[in-house]
Amino acid sequence: MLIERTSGYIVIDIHGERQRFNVLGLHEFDSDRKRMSVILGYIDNSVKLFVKGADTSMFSVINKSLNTDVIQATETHLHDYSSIGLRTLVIGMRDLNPSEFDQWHFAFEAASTSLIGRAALLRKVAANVENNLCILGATAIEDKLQQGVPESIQSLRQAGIKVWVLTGDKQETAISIGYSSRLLTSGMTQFRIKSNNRESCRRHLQDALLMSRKNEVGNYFDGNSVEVVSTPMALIIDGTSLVYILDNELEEELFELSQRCSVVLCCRVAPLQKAGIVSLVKKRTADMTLAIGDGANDVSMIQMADVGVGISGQEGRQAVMASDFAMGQFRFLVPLLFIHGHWNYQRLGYMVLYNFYRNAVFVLILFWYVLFTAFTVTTAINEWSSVLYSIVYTAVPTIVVGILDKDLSKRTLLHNPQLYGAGQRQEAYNKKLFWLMIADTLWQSIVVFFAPLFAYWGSTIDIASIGDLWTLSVVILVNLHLAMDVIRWSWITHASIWGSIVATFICVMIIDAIPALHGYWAIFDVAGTALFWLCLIGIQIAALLPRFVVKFIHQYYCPNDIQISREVEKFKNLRINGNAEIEMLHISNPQR
Ligand SMILES: Nc1ncnc2c1ncn2[C@@H]1O[C@H](COP(=O)(O)OP(=O)(O)OP(=O)(O)O)[C@@H](O)[C@H]1O
Ligand SMILES: [Mg+2]
Repeated sequence: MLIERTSGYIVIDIHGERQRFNVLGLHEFDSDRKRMSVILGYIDNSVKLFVKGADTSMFSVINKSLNTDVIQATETHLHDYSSIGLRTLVIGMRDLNPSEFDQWHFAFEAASTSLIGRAALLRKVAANVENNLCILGATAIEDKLQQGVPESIQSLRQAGIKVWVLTGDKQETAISIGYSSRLLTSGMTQFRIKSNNRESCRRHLQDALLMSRKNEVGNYFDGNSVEVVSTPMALIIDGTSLVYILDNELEEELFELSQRCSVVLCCRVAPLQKAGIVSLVKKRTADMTLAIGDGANDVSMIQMADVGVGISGQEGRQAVMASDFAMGQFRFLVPLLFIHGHWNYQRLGYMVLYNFYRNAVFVLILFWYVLFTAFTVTTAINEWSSVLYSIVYTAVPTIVVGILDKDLSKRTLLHNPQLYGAGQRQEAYNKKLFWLMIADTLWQSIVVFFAPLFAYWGSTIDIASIGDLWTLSVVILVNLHLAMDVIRWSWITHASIWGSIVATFICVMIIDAIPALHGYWAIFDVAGTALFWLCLIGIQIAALLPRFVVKFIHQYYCPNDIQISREVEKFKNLRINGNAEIEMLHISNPQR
């Protein structure tokens, strides 16, 4: 029983008898060596080195000729423990005679006071002394999964996200944890690649690839469609094999195999290998990668991925400091992606389109006017209104809707992970939407410009009056356009949209009430006529009609998942127990 531990000594209670040991040296753990050691001085002046670490790393420094029966027993224990998901450590020790100790002490002092390359020197000192060990045995502890991990992984996979697990742990432990986290299921075909030489590694990989191809070719013909029936596959590979594969230009095969598998589990991987695997995926696909981890050994992977998430927990703060998003538990990844990620994507996609439209429609009106003024760039719209258009007349609703609009409620989004597929299919922003928006912008600007032009054709209206009509029409139009697309109205949205229109009227009146400016009193004169108001209303109807019709037809005849869920939400058909299943589209990326 540990009684006291300071940097200088350790006091231990051994069967009621207290003993004190001096700590003479400590070699910290690092994920490449996968072990750590401590050098203890006994009361009788003898010195012993104790080492603990991962089984693979320990068996390479253990003297196999000593205690062969203990080694064998330990190996079976290790297998048993790790098969039930326990984390194992192997412990070994060795006596250091005075000359060995002096040698070590000298090297250790020199290394730990060195100014350049201290870590590498210390590692070398550790490697020199940690050898020829006598095995003591193994320990096993339960490494509990955090709350909600299996459910989160299941949701992620339902959302079409490929989940890869990269762990420093032993293969058996990793597989057992894979089962308990519902990553692996009993119906899966598993390919295990674990070998310690190049040739067998290559053979294993190629066999697995052949098998996986065969598995996928299980096509059959049912009535009118050919369906691919294949059992889900899982690839389980260990760090050593990974090194051989990546060294041997078998990257291509590995990538193909991993693409076919729905789950990839890499065990005993070193921190840099984790980053290497992320970069492999990044390099070969257009997919976005997200890395989530909690320890210092996940830092390089978190930095390599497109999105890095750090879990702050017992393993220190390195992962959190290297990450883009930090969270307390793994399960918070689900709301981060499915709620905030979804909302953000929808808003951002819409706002990009809307802002193109908002500016283009105004500039196009100015442009049409140029065609009627012999290409002199005079403008009918008052200079003040041109300036205020972007910063007062239409700015606030853009910001408010861009921040506050929510297409679906949190509950619906969490309940149907498939809704996340909208982003993977690029539904909110794509080429088709862009060109549709451009066509719509053209139409709207033509209506705004030409309707008053023809309405007042042959009359004696002046530039300033018709300019005011254009200004007011376009501002009302872009705000109504936005209002048509707002999904969740709040008082802030109402205030900003309708307030902007009112503010525009007030601004135009103020500008026209300043005698020094060109077009003095224009709005007050023109607004007294019925034609003015008729134009203003007619423009809105004509300009928004095509958009309204297309939107209606699309939502009525070929609605997407989001629109269907919104309808379900609106009519409250969604039971809390989730009886109302919505049939969702398959998640696939149209770009590939
Ligand atoms: N403090 C330690 N002392 C000795 N050995 C350790 C220590 N920490 C970890 N190990 C051994 O080194 C191995 C690799 O550790 P590493 O931190 O790279 O990954 P991990 O913690 O096992 O897994 P994960 O990548 O899931 O965090 C562990 O599986 C364990 O056997
Ligand atoms: Mg760890």
